[in-house]
Formats: sequence, structure tokens, C-alpha cells
Amino acid sequence: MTSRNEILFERSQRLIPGGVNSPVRAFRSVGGTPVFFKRGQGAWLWDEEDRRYVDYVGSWGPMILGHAHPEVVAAVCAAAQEGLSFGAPTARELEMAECLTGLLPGLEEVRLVSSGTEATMSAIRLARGFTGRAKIVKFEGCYHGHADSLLVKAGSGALTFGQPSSAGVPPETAAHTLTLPYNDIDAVNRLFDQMGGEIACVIVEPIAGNMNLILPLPGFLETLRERCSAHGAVLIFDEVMTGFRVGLTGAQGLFGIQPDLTTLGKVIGGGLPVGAFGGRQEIMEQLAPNGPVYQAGTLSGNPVAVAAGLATLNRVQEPGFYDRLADTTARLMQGLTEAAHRHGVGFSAQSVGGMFGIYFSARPPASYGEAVACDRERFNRFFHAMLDAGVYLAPSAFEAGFVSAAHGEAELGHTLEAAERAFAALREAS
Ligand SMILES: N[C@H](C=O)CCC(=O)O
Repeated sequence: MTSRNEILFERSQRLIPGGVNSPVRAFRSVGGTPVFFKRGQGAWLWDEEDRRYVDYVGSWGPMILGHAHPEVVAAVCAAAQEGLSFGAPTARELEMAECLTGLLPGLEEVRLVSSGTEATMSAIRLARGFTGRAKIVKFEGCYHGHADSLLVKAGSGALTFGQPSSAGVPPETAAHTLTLPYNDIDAVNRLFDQMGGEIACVIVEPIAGNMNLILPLPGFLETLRERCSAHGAVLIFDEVMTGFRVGLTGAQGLFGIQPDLTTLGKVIGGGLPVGAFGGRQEIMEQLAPNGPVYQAGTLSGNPVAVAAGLATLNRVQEPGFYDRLADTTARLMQGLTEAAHRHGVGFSAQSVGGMFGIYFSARPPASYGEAVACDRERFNRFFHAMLDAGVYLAPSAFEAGFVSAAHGEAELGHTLEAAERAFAALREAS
């Protein structure tokens, strides 16, 4: 019998390219029909057939408090009653700016936008305007949204579909984007030695979460900081994913390295569309209307979205919030690893705060090449076994997973029972 998911997907494909509004949702990499969700509550999602799933996607990161958190919903409802958008300054967006600059070490000034892509795109333009240089440096497998100059050897959906560099990006644009292997300190040094004076900026995910989860090796971020400072290039930490996900001060606080600019998104919108970029005052003051670098947005700082973000940021500042989140996530990783090893399946896992990576490899990858070398076939079979058992993981081997504050013992228990059976099935199949 055709399921409601299949019917909806079939209809969607006639009207929406690939049936989805963002490629990685299409299940192309894992196969099968994407799940259509109709409701979320806490750590759980319900599909159109009323099946429920423990959710480890969390809308790709924003849902750090879980779905439909009562304080966030109340803040959104109250804000909506007062008007949906004014296209003018509000006290609420000032409150958001005070909150972000107060918490993140690298932020002296900040501007709100509506998505992570807008944040990175704007930060790149600002870095170019500030330095008067054109070249930008990014790392293979890092994903910074879908702006032209950043869709070069990108991660996330682009990597999932084997097309890390998109059609439609003019070669002249891509020529200004230089890509280096993540964690390759020698390559960074060589590039700066050769052309440090031409580099406007280096943009990096300080913890790479768009080619699964890859941690920076000791010295990598420090080298970026040191070489950018020495050559007058702007160091941009893309913390769209890691901001308020790995801790209250972001990856920059965790590693004690201050970027010149930071990009944010996901958690700061609490599930509604908010992005931000900010950093050193001297650089931010180059933005219009004060400076010559133009950047704008009709819905930037939208009052309803900012209300959702503020309610979320208020909650994550509670003492012990990130300790509890990190502990839950680490226990999940430990449980999965032990279950895999009980069944003789080559598997490893790691987490930072509420963000995790699971790998069908003996140890966590440290580079794009190692991430691509993990056993994708096994991941896909594991993904479907977990989905059938009511656990929703990211439908791609190249995406990090997310735990929320709503995940507790019941959810971990459900997940680990499902994993025990999934790993047993993997062993039998091999
Ligand atoms: N990894 C991406 C964002 O961070 C996944 C979201 C998407 O592409 O739809």
C-alpha cells in the first residue's frame, strides 16, 4: 500500500524541484522516501502517518530546547500579537545585540540578517571591503551556505550529492576562492607565504559540522589566527552551527581564539529565520550606512523571529545548561559506540556540547578525505534501521547530529535499544 509520505512526496516532486525546499532533505544519499513531519514536541517528531521519532536533526541545529518549547512558543505568540514586521529598529533587536556581544568574545558589534547564508555572504563582502582584497580562503568540505563564492568544494548537501562545487557559479567568481584541506597547517603556511598580501579573509568552521563532525587539530585554528593577523587578513569563524550549540561562548570561547568576524544563525533564531554577523568594531563600522560596504534586508531583525531567539538564548544561559547537554550527548555517543563494538561493527563517535558525529570508521575523521572514506553503505543501512525503529538521524553521512535539552533518559533508552538491533543487523549482513 502507498504510504501518505509517498503520496505527499510524489505530489511534491511535481511542483517543487526534487520534492524538497533544500536538497539534503530529499533522502537521495540514503535512499527511500523523505519523512513528512507534521508536529514536534520536545525531543520527538510525528510524521504524517502519526509515527513518532526521537529527533537528532533538530531542524539541522536550531532546536536546542527541543520542539515547541513553551517559553519560545509564548514569546513568539506575544510578539506576533504586537505586529509581525516593522522594517524599522526595535528595542528587541537591541536586546539581541546586547546579548550576543555580551556572550561571544569576538563580537564588539553585530548586525542581524535572516539566514546563515546571508551572514556568511555579508561577512565575506565586508572582509573584502575592509581589506580592499579579493581572494578568500575556505576549507574543503566546510559549508558556509549557498552564496556563489562559498559553493566551492563545499560540504553538507553539496558534498552529499557529490557536487561540492555548484554549476551556476561563474569561473571568475570561483577563481577568487582558494580552498585548502581542513586541518592542514602546512598548506595554510604555504599559501600565506606565497600570497598572504592578497588574501582578504579566511573563513572556517571552527568545528566542521558539514562533513559530519570534524574537530580542529591542535594548532590549526591558532595558525589561522596568527597568519591572518600577520598578513592583515580577516579571520572569520563561521559559528552558524557551533554558536550556542557547543557552549555559551561558541567554539571561539571553547578554544580561546578570537576571530575578527563571526557568523551566526540556527540557535539564535530558536527555530525561526535569524542570522547574524559581527566582530571587531573597526571592521563592522565599514558597513552602510556608516561605511561603504552595502548590506541590507527587509526582514532583518524581524521582531517575531528575534523574540524566539531571545527566549532560547535566555534559557541556554541557565547555570549548568551546557554541562547537562554535553553529558547527555556524550552518554549517547558512549552507548552507541559500546553497542557497535559488542556487535563487532567498526564505528566511532564524538561530541562537543550538543553536537555529535557518528562514523563507520575505526576513529573519527580529521579531514575531508577521511570523512569521505567512512563506510557510507553501512551508514545508510544503519540510518534506515534506526528510522524504522523511530529514531530520526540526519539523512546523510556528512552531517553532524544534534541533541536538545529535551532529550532525556527515555529518549536515550529508546535510541540505544534501536541501535542494538541495528548494529546486530549490520553484523549479520556482513
Ligand atoms: N548542513 C546544512 C546546514 O547547516 C543542512 C541544512 C540544509 O542544507 O538544508
